[in-house]
Parts: sequence; structure tokens; C-alpha cells
Amino acid sequence: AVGSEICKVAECKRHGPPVRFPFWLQHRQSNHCGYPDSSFQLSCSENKQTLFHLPRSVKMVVQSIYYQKQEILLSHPDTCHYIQLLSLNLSASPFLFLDDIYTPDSGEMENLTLFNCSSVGDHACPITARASNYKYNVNLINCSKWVDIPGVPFGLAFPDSFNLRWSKPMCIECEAQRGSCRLKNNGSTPSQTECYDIPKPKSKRSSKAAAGVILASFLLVLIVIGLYYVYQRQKKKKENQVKIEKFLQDYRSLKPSRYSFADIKRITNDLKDKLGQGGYGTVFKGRLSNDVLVAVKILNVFKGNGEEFVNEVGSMSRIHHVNVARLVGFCADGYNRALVYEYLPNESLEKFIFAAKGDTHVLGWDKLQEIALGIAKGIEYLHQAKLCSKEQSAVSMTAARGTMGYIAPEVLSRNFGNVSYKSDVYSFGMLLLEMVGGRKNIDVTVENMSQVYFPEWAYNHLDNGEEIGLRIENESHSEIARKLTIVGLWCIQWYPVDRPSMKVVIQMLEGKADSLTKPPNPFASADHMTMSASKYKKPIDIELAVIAE
Ligand SMILES: Nc1ncnc2c1ncn2[C@@H]1O[C@H](COP(=O)(O)OP(=O)(O)OP(=O)(O)O)[C@@H](O)[C@H]1O
Repeated sequence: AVGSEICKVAECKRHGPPVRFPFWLQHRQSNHCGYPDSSFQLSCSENKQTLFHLPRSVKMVVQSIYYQKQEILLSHPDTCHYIQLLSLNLSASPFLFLDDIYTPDSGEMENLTLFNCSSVGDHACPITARASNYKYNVNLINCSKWVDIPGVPFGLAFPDSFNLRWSKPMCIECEAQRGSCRLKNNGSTPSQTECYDIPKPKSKRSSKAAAGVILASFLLVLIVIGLYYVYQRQKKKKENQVKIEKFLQDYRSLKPSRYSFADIKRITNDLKDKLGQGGYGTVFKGRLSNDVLVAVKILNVFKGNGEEFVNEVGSMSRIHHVNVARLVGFCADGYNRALVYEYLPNESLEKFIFAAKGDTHVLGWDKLQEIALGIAKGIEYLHQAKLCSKEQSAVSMTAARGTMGYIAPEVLSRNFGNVSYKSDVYSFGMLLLEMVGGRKNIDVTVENMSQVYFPEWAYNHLDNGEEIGLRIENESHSEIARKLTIVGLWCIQWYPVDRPSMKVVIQMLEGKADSLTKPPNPFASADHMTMSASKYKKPIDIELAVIAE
């Protein structure tokens, strides 16, 4: 088809009659878009009306085009149409007059007489018509007869609009199938047509609507983003507020509260729920007024002065570490002394590592190693806290305290050196060895007395490459057991100076067992206590920060 792509439907103004084949709109479409007969050429008037040209310059205004019926509804232009009637002749065009509104038997003709009424003063149209068959009450005073026009189609004589029907080209069938005709591109004469799908005009309205939709969606997205942004900001602000509140609350509760002994009794429900017994006192479960659970340690009969205790509490309250139970309060009431700690719900490690004979251990080797490292870091932190200022030393000692089995020899007797942070290293070493052995180091229930003291047994078996711990399942577990044993044995060296610092202990625990050297025999010195003590005494005094007595 000839340029069918560019033969889009055209119109003179918005909502004007759509122009397409067999018509074509001058200046807006190419002539090949219409049927090659000048009658089908339409044009636009200055005031955007669609004009239909009949032979001999008769111009009509196109009201509608009914493509499916092949009819065109025309009306007279504003100019005086009677004059045009003089020259109207449809015979040479493919159009037939059709007036099914007024004269069903279309084709009825009128003899029209035109009168010149210019003297009346209607300058726009000084012509008046009278049909011969219809004696309309036309005021003809001051009019003079001008001309008779015989055989004027009735519809043209009077009504404002009339229909014309075209018979060529014949596209009724194609239109019925919602298609449109176009010229066949074979140059045949007379021109032949073919049916095709009408290209949908890109209506300004729909493109405007599409633009509107896009704009609206864009705005909507902007609004949603804006709202989301505001929401996020509000949320963040709220979260920050909550964080600040929590921080302030924590800060407030960081300061240990002072309780009277009556308070302590109320908190512990009259010392009802005993959690355990330590070397310093008995521990009871309690509940503060805000439903926070605590562990209250009622200290054994307190002999020191009140000031010393309060100073110690002050130091302890500055200790904050994930692996150290936090002090939340204290009691210094008469001779009663108590320390209130945050409650740790997992009970004592003791319960997990000293399972009854035959019991399977709940904690695996990886967990044991993790716990050991956690404890080591907690002690290391405490040592740092103590060492940063000698004046603020957190703990002072007036007597050997602690649980037997963990107490370093120098704590029991000053013959073996001064009490220092290395005494804690010793206690930690004993704990490590108990964790490996899964039983108390000094276990009176063991039947074979040669295995009573586990650390010594473990030391003797290190060389033989035997498995130290029980419950070993695989290679990596055996490595952990070996590592914990070696570190434990380093920690329980008889002389404090031989023991590593907690910092080194952490490095050892974090490293591999292979990189550790076997420690000297910690038990060799025990047999020759006096001799060895004098041998080691000097360096101990030089190196270690002595804990004040
Ligand atoms: N904060 C706590 N939360 C829960 N239970 C606790 C808490 N503190 C202590 N306990 C329980 O009380 C027991 C005794 O604790 P305590 O600290 O008095 O002694 P210890 O650390 O076992 O020995 P030592 O007196 O030699 O330091 C613990 O074994 C544990 O079961």
C-alpha cells in the first residue's frame, strides 16, 4: 500500500470528524491517502471546520462521516447557501443525495424560487427561497423574485444539514469487519482497494493521559519515598531516644546502690534461695523491686573497717567486663556486709565440669575452650584495672582467702613468695586442669590413689602422647585438651615468676597446641620446697607488683 504507514487518521480540530480513506485532508494528509476523485478531498477552514467541496465551488461543512454506511453528514456553511445551490450538481461525483429524515423516498425534488431581499437589510444573506410544493409563510414584502431553480433536492432546499452517500469506492464490508480500505499499490485504473486494519491514531488525549499517568506515578513514588524517608527518620530518632534512655538507665544502675540489711533480707526473701558457697561467703538468689534478679553474697564475719569495704566496693563498681559479674549494690550495715551482683542464670561451671561418674559431659571441648578464654580475659581485665594505678588497687589482702585447691602456695605461706596477680594465674591454672580432667584436682573419691592428683598425673602423661582428657572424640578435641593442660601446668608453676601473665595465657589459649613448649615440672619443687624457694625468691620480688597487705 502506498505509504500506508503515514496515512494516519487526521482531523481539523479536536473531536472534529476523523478523516481517512476514501477521504483525505488537504495539507494534513497526502493525496494517496484518499480515493483518486476530487470529491473526496477535504480541507480545513480558518475556524477549523472540515470542508467538503462539491463541484463548482460549493463548500459544505462536514459534521460527521459514517464510514460503515458510506455517508457523510454535511451542513451549510455560514455563508448564504442558496447562492451555492445555483451551481450544485452532483451528477459528476460519486455522491448521491440522501435525505432519509425528511423524505424517506429520497430523490424528491423541489422547484425553488429565490427572491432578492437586499432592500430588507439582511446583508449577510439577502436571498430568500420559496419551494413550489411547500407554501411556507415566507415574508416576501420588499423582495423581488430573482431566479427559479428547478429540481433541487428537498434536503438541500431547507434543512440545516443533509446526508450524501457515496457508492464508490465500495468498502462497506471491510468497514463492517472493523477494517479500512486503502488503495492497492498496483497502479491499476480504475483504482482498486484492499482492506487493512486501521492504524490507531496516536490521540493527543491518550498521550496526554499517558503523560499524566507517568507524572502521577512519579509523584506517587516521590511521595512514597518522602513518606518512607520521614518514617525512617522518625524511627531512627525514636530508636536513638530509646538508646539514650537505656544508656541513662544503665548508667544510673551502674552506680551500685547501698542497701540496708533489712533490704538485703527483703531482696533475698529472708535468705531463702541459696545459690552456692564460696570462700568469702554464701550466695543467695534475690529479686530487686524492678524484678531484676540478683545474686547476693553475704560475706563471712567481717573484721576489717567499714571504710576499706566501701573503698573496695567503689573499685569494684568501676569494673565492667563481659566476663566479670557486675556489682549492682552493696550492704554495709553494722557488722553485716553483702555484695549484690547481677544474676548469672547458667549456674556454676562446677556443675558442668564435675559430672558424676559415668555421666556424659554436657559441655563439648570447643565450649570448654571458649569458657577458658572468657575467664582468662575477665581476669586479665581485672589485672589491668588493678595495675593502672597502684593507689587505686582494687583488691587488698589481709588474710589468705579463697577456696582450697585453687589457692596459690604463696598465699598460704609467704615463704614461697609475695602474693601478686600471679596468684590468680595459679588459681586459673588449677581451674583449667579441672576442666580438662572433668573432676576435682584433689579427688578423695578416686580409688586408685596414684591418680588422685590430676595435675601431676596429667604432667606425667603429657610426654607419652597419651590422651590427657577423657571424652576425646577427635583430633581437634585432643589438641584442645593438650593445649588446656599445657597452659594449666604453666599457670600452676610453684613459683609465681615462672607463671605466665594472663595476657600471655590468652595468647597461648588462642594459639595452637604445637607452638607451646612443655612447662617445667611444677611438682618437682614441691619436694624440695626450701631449696627452690630460696633459689627463686629474688626475681619474684623484682618482677611482680606486690598486692598490699
Ligand atoms: N552472680 C551470680 N549469679 C548466679 N550465681 C552465682 C553468682 N555468684 C555466685 N553464684 C553462685 O554462688 C556460688 C558461690 O560463689 P562465690 O563467688 O561465693 O564463690 P566461688 O567463686 O565459687 O569461690 P571463691 O569464694 O573461692 O571465689 C557459685 O559457685 C555460684 O553457684
